[in-house]
Amino acid sequence: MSRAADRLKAVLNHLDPSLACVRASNTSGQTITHTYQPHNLRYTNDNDLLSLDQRLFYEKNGFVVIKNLVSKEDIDRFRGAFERICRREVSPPGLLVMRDVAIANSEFVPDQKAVTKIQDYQEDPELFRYCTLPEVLQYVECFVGEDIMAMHTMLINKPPDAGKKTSRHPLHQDLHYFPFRPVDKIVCAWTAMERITRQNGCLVVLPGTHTGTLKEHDYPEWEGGVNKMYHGVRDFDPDLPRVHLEMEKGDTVFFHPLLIHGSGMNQTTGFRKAISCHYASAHCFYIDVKDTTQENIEEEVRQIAERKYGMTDAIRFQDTWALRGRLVKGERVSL
Ligand SMILES: CCCCCCCCCCCCCCCCC(=O)SCCNC(=O)CCNC(=O)[C@H](O)C(C)(C)COP(=O)(O)OP(=O)(O)OC[C@H]1O[C@@H](n2cnc3c(N)ncnc32)[C@H](O)[C@@H]1OP(=O)(O)O
Ligand SMILES: Nc1ncnc2c1ncn2[C@@H]1O[C@H](COP(=O)(O)OP(=O)(O)OP(=O)(O)O)[C@@H](O)[C@H]1O
Ligand SMILES: O=C(O)CCC(=O)C(=O)O
Ligand SMILES: [Fe+2]
Ligand SMILES: [Mg+2]
Repeated sequence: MSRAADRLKAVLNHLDPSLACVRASNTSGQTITHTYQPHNLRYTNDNDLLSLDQRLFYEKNGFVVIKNLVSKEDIDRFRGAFERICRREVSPPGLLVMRDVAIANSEFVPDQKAVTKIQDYQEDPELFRYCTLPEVLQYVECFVGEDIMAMHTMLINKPPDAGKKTSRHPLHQDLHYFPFRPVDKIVCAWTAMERITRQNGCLVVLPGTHTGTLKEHDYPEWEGGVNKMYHGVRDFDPDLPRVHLEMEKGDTVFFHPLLIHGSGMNQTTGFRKAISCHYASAHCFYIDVKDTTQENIEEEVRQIAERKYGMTDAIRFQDTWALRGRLVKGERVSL
């Protein structure tokens, strides 16, 4: 293919796939539509990294697992950075530390035993290195294109369940939390920091659900309580097949923001660790979620921002994202 065609394709790949086509007229004046995606692949870009089988798998299922992607050495460094945060030796600006709801009001223990998840680690240079690892970014580029923003960062330290099943994460779609689009230009990278099994609460996915729409989310009615902001999909077909993603240290799953997923309870005595980043194309744009199913999460984020940062109505939901987002490759365009 010519370089011009390559460039055109690169540009088209940044657009909403429904727009990623060109219209031209044939000799009899009829309009024909031709997409530049080989085999009409909608969710992945053409490059030399993903095999056709891997692309087809993602197109069909909404996720793909890459074995042994992040080195053990890097993961050990991330673990060290997490432990320093838990011991309060460092406290990166903007970091949110969440304790499990079952132990939130118990005595303070200054180590990882109290911490279920840290969020917004973008100002911690060591942890943020995860989001910039070339081996991760080269895959991210297959989904979102060349201009890449790290929009949301987390390290999840799923605690041994305290007996109330609060260590579960209900089934949800991450898009519920995101006021930006297009949806197909967002992807999550989630790396196992140790061996993760059904026993310690691996990710559970409902393959193929990424082809659906964003569903209504709310707190599930769980007897033992639910963690703050752990909304679940209100209605989903309970007969849809579930796949438990058991992974080894360093294995990384990339998944679509509409893929319904969650994680089961941790039935071991260890803290199950994973590090993740949600990436989006820098060409994405913010949307107003008023009068959509996302209004409930917008309101919760507003309350947290107010409590934590003294923010007022002048700060919009999308501003809280623009402040936290970081460019990791290419050019910052509209996010
Ligand atoms: C710049 C704005 C930033 C705003 C943050 C935006 C968050 C956006 C989320 C995007 C996620 C997108 C990706 C999809 C991922 C899906 C998810 O993972 S959703 C879950 C992510 N959400 C969170 O992590 C929630 C954020 N956490 C918090 O806001 C706080 O940790 C907290 C839960 C409010 C606790 O605050 P903290 O100051 O640490 O705690 P206390 O002062 O001790 O308690 C205050 C109050 O809250 C109760 N509480 C504590 N822990 C929990 C808990 N885990 N679940 C429920 N409730 C909790 C505690 O009992 C206190 O209540 P009280 O009535 O005042 O006594
Ligand atoms: N009653 C429920 N409502 C909504 N989501 C649930 C409910 N029970 C479990 N889940 C969620 O469904 C997902 C899969 O649960 P499932 O029970 O299949 O797996 P698990 O708990 O990891 O494994 P196992 O059942 O072998 O312990 C998890 O994300 C879990 O949080
Ligand atoms: O249990 C996990 O690590 C998954 C958490 C998750 O899906 C999320 O935070 O969006
Ligand atoms: Fe999620
Ligand atoms: Mg279960």
